[in-house]
This record gives sequence, structure tokens and C-alpha cells, in this order.
Amino acid sequence: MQNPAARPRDTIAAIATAPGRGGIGVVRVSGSALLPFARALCGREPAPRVATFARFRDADGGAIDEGLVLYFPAPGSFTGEDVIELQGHGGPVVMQMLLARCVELGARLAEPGEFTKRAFLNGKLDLAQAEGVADLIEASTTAAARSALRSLSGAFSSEVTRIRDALIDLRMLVEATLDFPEEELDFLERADAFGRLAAVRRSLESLLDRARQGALLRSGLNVVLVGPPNVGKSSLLNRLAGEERAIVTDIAGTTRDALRETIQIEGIPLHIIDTAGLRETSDEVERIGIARTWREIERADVIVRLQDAGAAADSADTAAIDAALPGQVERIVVRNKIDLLGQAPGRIEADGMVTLQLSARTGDGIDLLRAELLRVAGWHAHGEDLVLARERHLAALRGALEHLAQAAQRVHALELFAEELRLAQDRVSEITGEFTADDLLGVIFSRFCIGK
Ligand SMILES: Nc1nc2c(ncn2[C@@H]2O[C@H](COP(=O)(O)OP(=O)(O)OP(=O)(O)O)[C@@H](O)[C@H]2O)c(=O)[nH]1
Ligand SMILES: [K+]
Ligand SMILES: [Mg+2]
Repeated sequence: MQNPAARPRDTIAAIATAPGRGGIGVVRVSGSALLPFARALCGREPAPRVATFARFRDADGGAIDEGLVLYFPAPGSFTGEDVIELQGHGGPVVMQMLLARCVELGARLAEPGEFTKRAFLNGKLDLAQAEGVADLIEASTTAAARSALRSLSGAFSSEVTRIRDALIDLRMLVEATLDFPEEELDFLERADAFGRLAAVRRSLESLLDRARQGALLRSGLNVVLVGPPNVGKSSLLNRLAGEERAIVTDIAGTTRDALRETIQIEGIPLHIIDTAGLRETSDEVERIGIARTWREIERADVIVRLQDAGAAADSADTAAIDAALPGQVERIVVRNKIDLLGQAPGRIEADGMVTLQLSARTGDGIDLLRAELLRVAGWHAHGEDLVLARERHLAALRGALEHLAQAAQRVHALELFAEELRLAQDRVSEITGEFTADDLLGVIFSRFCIGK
């Protein structure tokens, strides 16, 4: 747990509403013993936890704005400290004046995520819940928002805590037997220690699976459209996006800059990237565009490699592209323009490689591509129990599972068995922040927005 002496005590303030003009703007202040602050600002002490009308005053007693003041005495507040919220008129100038007045009264400007960080340090939220706050604000789909709310309300944390507790029970059992070396295996078998280890592994695997699905919801996938010029990459982007985003012409080398368009399939954000067609060229601008294509390919989660359905499947240009593409990235081959050949849409799987036949122009077969994108993304969960995981959570869950796999192989060396259980427990505890380095906290909270 955190050292209480290390708790921050200075007063912080920030505009908590989004920048720009709005009907209402909120300045949030957190610190200790804020009543004198409120008296100086509002001319009187607001009652706790009720909305009080007030005139916000400058140092000379002149009005800056009028609105509502809310006062949450410690520890019954978001941060666990005294919190004051000033609801004024949502203009950027008046909000800045109100914020400046708070600074004049001794507050300093809050860093990004500092309110939530204080809530964490004061034990109001664990780390996974704090991340849920940021993820809810940043959620780009309704499914992502629902999962973030589940994390925020502690559903993810309590699942993690249950697994941690099962590991602690198991460790206690194993460590208790270490003193009786003759009977230890017998004793552990009677206590079903190995059955319990298998059960913890199953719970971790299930959580990791749902966390992986959640990670997909959170950040989506980069899907890069590549191929020779004129095969219809830009047409396919437009078809997937449902609008004319990219320029389409019959001139080879039309697309230069990579163009990115985010679409949703079953709530999963997919970042579709149209690129410059790959070929040898002496055109300087096109060459720069092609260099950008390769940069996008490096960042791809899925590559959709297009070819003209009328061209030979193993034509020299597509063969050269295939040879240069990274082998470990998921790849879908699309034979486009089947309308010109009068062919029906279709899906062919051979040697683990899926080829789709479709027409970007007519839209025939586009559903096959959508379904294929979900399939290669590994999307299969639809339930309410998704976890909006971050890479850090996935790494911790994977690490814990590795230690448990090691433990399962060490049942004849019980000290090592116990040690692997301890390491697994540490990894699981990283998620809720019981066991987390300070520099990691800095990284996590600095990515929040100001005022949160
Ligand atoms: N008949 C037919 N024509 C298509 C289809 N898809 C694209 N085209 C045409 O093919 C030509 C090239 O399409 P683009 O989408 O610009 O191709 P691209 O791959 O983006 O080309 P570059 O940006 O130059 O690399 C245009 O004239 C499109 O109208 C299709 O499915 N059927
Ligand atoms: K073109
Ligand atoms: Mg193009």
C-alpha cells in the first residue's frame, strides 16, 4: 500500500470541462481544508454536498462570474481530499479568469490526470479503476464505453482480486507443507492443491481471453490496403467507409499520401489505411508515397493485399509484393473487380491463406471482407463481461500464466513451486496497483486529460 506520509497536500485546480464554449464550464479544485478558499472566492462557506448559488469574486470583491458551488469535504469526495467544483458560464475567457483566481488563492494548475492520481493515492480507486476513468472518457464506441464503466466500477478489479486471493490460499497451503518434507506431496494431493492450481489457470486464461477482446475494442486494428497501382485500393476504402474519402481515377499512381479512415464492424474500431500503389517509379512524389506505404505496412495488424481479378494470380508484380511483406502479419488476399468478369463473390482458403473475390465498385462480396476482418482480429466475444484491457494488463496476465505453467512443472521441488506462485501473484497484483513502480504511475496518469 502507499505510504500515507507521501500523500500530496497542496491545492490543485483545473478547468474540468472541454475547451471551447459551452453552456456551463466547471473549475475543479482539490486540496486540504478548502473552506477558507471557498469563503474568499464565494464570500461565504458553502454547505457540504448541496448546490449553492454564489458570486465568484476577484481579490477586490468584484464579480468574475456567478453560478453554483459544490463542496465535498474530505474524505467523501472523488479525490478523497476536500473538493470544490465551481460551475460557471462555459466561456473560455471567463473560465480562465476563474482559474487564475484559484491560482491567486494558492492553488497550482493540476497536471493531466492529477485528480484521479490523488484518488488512487488516497485509496478511493485502484489502478485498474483509475484507468477505467480515462478509458471511459476516451471510448470511441458504445461497447468500449460499457466495458470501461465495468472497469471503473470495479468489476475487472474484483475478478483480478479473486484470482490473487486464490493464489494466496494456494501459497499458504504449499508453504505450510514445506516444513514436513516427507509427507508434503501426499498432503498437497489430499488438499487438491494441483486441482486448485489448474482452476486458477483456467480463470486466468478466461480473463486473458476477455481482456484480449477488450484490448481490441479499446484500440482497434490497423488494416492496411496494399497492392500494385489501379487494383482498387482507394475504391475499397471508400466502399468500407461508405463515402467518397479517397480520390479514385483510372490513372495508375493516383494515391500518394496514405489515408486513414476509422470504421466500425460490430463495435470494433478498424483503422483502414489506403496507400500508394507499389511499383517501380521514377516519379519523385510517387516514390515518397511508396516509402510511406512501407511505413504503414510496418505498423499493420492486418494487411489486405489486392489484385485485379482479371490478372494472373501469380503475376510478377503481386508475387514481388508478397515476397516483401512481413510474414508474421495477418494477411487477406482480395481479387477485386469481379464485376468485369461476371464472377460471383467468394471465399477460398488454401494453405492457410484466405482469398476473397469481390467488387469494390458494386459492393458485391464486401460482407465477406467485413466478416474476414473480424475473424482475423480474433473477435468472438459478445457478452457483457468484456474487460477493456490495456497492454499492461495483458502483459501482467500473460506473465502470471507463464509462472503458473512453470509451477505446474515444479511439483517435485516445492520451494520452486511456491516461488512461482509468489511471482504469479505479484504479476496479478500489478493490475490493481498493489504492486506497481512509481514511474509506471507517472506514465499512466500523464496520459489523462487535464482536469480529470
Ligand atoms: N469495374 C470495376 N472497376 C473498379 C473496381 N474497383 C476499382 N475500379 C476502378 O479501377 C480504377 C482504379 O481504382 P482506384 O481505387 O483508384 O485504384 P488504386 O488501387 O487506389 O490505385 P492507385 O491509387 O493509383 O494505386 C478506377 O477507375 C476505379 O473506378 C471494381 O471493383 N470494379
Ligand atoms: K488509380
Ligand atoms: Mg488509390
